[in-house]
Amino acid sequence: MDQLRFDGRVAVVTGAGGGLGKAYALLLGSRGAKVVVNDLGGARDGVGKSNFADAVVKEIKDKGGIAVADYNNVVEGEKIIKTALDNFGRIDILINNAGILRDKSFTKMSDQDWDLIHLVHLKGAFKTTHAAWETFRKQKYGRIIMTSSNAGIFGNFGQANYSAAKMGLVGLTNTLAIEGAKYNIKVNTIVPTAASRLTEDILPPEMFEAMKPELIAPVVAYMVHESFPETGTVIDSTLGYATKMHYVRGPGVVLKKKPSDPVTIESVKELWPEVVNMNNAIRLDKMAEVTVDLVEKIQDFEERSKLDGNGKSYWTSFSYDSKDLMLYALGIGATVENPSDLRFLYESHEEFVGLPTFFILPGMALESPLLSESMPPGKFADFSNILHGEQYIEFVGDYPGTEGDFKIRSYPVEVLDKGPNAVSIGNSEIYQNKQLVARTQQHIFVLGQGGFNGPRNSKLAVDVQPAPKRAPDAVLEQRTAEGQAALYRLSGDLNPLHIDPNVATASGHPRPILHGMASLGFSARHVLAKYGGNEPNNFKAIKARFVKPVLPGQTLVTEMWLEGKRVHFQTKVKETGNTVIAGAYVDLKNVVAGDVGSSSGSAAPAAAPSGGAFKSDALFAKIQEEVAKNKDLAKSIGGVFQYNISENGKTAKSWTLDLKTPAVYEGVPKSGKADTTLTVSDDDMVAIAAGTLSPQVAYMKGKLKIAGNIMLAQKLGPLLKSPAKI
Ligand SMILES: CCCCCCC[C@@H](O)CC(=O)SCCNC(=O)CCNC(=O)[C@H](O)C(C)(C)COP(=O)(O)OP(=O)(O)OC[C@H]1O[C@@H](n2cnc3c(N)ncnc32)[C@H](O)[C@@H]1OP(=O)(O)O
Repeated sequence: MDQLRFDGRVAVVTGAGGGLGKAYALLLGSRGAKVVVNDLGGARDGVGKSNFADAVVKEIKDKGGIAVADYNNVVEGEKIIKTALDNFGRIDILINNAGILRDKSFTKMSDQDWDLIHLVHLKGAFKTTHAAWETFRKQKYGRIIMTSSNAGIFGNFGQANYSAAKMGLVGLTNTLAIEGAKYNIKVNTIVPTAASRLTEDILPPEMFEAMKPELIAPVVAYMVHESFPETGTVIDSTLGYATKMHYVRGPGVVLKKKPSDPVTIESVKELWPEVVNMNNAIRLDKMAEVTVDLVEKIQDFEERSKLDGNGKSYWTSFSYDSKDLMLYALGIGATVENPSDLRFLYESHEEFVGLPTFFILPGMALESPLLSESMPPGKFADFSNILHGEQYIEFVGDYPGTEGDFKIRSYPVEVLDKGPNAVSIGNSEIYQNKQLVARTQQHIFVLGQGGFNGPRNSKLAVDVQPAPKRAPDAVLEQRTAEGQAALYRLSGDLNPLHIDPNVATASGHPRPILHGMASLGFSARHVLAKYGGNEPNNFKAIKARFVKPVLPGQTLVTEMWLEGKRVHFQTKVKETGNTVIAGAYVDLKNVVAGDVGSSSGSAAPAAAPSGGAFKSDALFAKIQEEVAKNKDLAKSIGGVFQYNISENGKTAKSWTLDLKTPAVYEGVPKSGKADTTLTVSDDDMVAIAAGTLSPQVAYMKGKLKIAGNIMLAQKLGPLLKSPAKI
């Protein structure tokens, strides 16, 4: 990088007889600036006289620079600026650095202590800046530094006068930055901590040694260079380190429950935790932004209140991004071993998307007091006595994207009295940009909290639906991992029941149990892969009841029945034969049947596809179709492939795919010497064509025999990614 220079610029540095000011003056002088070295010449409390400024001027001149000493008090700032104009004919840079201390505990602080500090720091900076301002405006150029202090920003015992003055300088910077903007006057604040005459008695010796003003000088010099882009910025620097500081504003809260309510001391007290909640705090740069933010919040509040009616709602926020979607997908058994899961696990996948059951999470209102407050008098619900009983979600608007912010309204529906136990039903509405995205309903089974003479059933509950009384149309199974609950909980449900052996045994389980939502996620994936074309946008709604706990490591078997666009399902644990999810269904927008579905990783092999044997000819037609859809990729693969499809151990069909020959896109090439020959069973070829079995995995498992170029064979996988409709 070219050296940053100040040739032709005139700089005034106040308090430049020593410490920081001296370091600034020397550095600017060595880079071509003509420097006015101002110093009243005094000890830390400003008392006494010296000729420090002369010594600094001499040092600059000795190194070939240009400088002049000035002994005026900053309170007469115009005289200092005059020194610059008289000697050099202009002024470009003003560094307000001069300062003194009058430390006293507040009890002992006199008017004089207060006034003197304000006079030197605040009035002094005002006077010098005011005197230079007109010149800066006229020449449309100016660089100003105010010097603040951590004592002001954080407070410091014994420095009430100094802290107040130093924060005053931040306010001065903020306003001058606005007023100077159109004249190219940039006003910024440095918060330095340096070894100087001001700090030498205060700091431990070793810190004092290391805190060289020379380490801060380059930061300030850059901040007054013509290339410095910012204005109104506060920079904290010490020990060769620098960082920006700014204020942030929490989300805040309207201090009442309904628009018609008064704001009372009590409502303020009740809502105080939200007043001081700094989660999701943001930085607002301008006063206008604060006003807009405020108006939006109040309008939001009024709109929400209309939605709330007379009900008791809790509003929560939920933000997610691609990482949350991928973590969730892993939590419900998606795996890289299954190529069709890749779109749920890889943010750069061209069809990357979130799984539908992920969007139940915002509606679970885990942070709200919804559940506990819904309980009848004398009854309670917390992590010690609840089980997830039932879950429902229905998508209303556009399918949510791969990142977003939701606002969620959750409200209690009813608490059912089931004899010894209670069931608390809660609804949530999930909004994005004020549009309703989804509705959820959850039933929480509360152990031992029934018997309050409440209703046994609710008309407002979304009911489970019995499965048809016939053998399932399709079955998919997948083993959950031993660490499934430990992984799933990272998506937000930290209930210790799923991780802590002591909590689990205290609740009567042999070990931590799987989240109901995790089991549901597995089965929802199976349904989606089997009948929904693995396309979340096809998903309209899901309802399920958790009827028995699942232990991590057990194998989930999803039995499915297709009835129109509804897929009834129930889930069993293979090892015990127990039904764990019952009365469940998924409503699809479109049924994409014939897919072999999802099963991989630690999962058992995919169940045989329903609908009888596949016709090799139809399969081949499908492959041709996929190749045709992906001409560019096919061309980039190149190679001649021969397929041998075997049925009952015998080659039933074989053909050649010549990806070098464009003719392949139009029809089957009649000849061609294969450089790669694939031998695969009919079923596995279907799985490859459907994208649920990668050629690589098939090869490793010995299901796909390859003679010739394995790389070419592997590359064929993406061509066949869409589900086979055979
Ligand atoms: C805001 C914070 C939210 C946080 C939520 C999520 C927190 C999570 O961390 C918690 C979890 O994920 S827990 C894991 C998943 N859930 C489970 O494992 C529960 C499995 N189910 C069971 O064990 C039993 O069904 C059991 C024990 C629930 C009921 O069994 P029984 O007592 O034998 O019930 P039964 O005699 O068959 O029926 C009695 C009445 O209750 C109704 N009912 C049964 N199961 C229900 C269920 N799962 N949900 C809702 N209602 C249910 C029955 O219909 C019956 O009522 P009625 O007599 O009126 O027909």
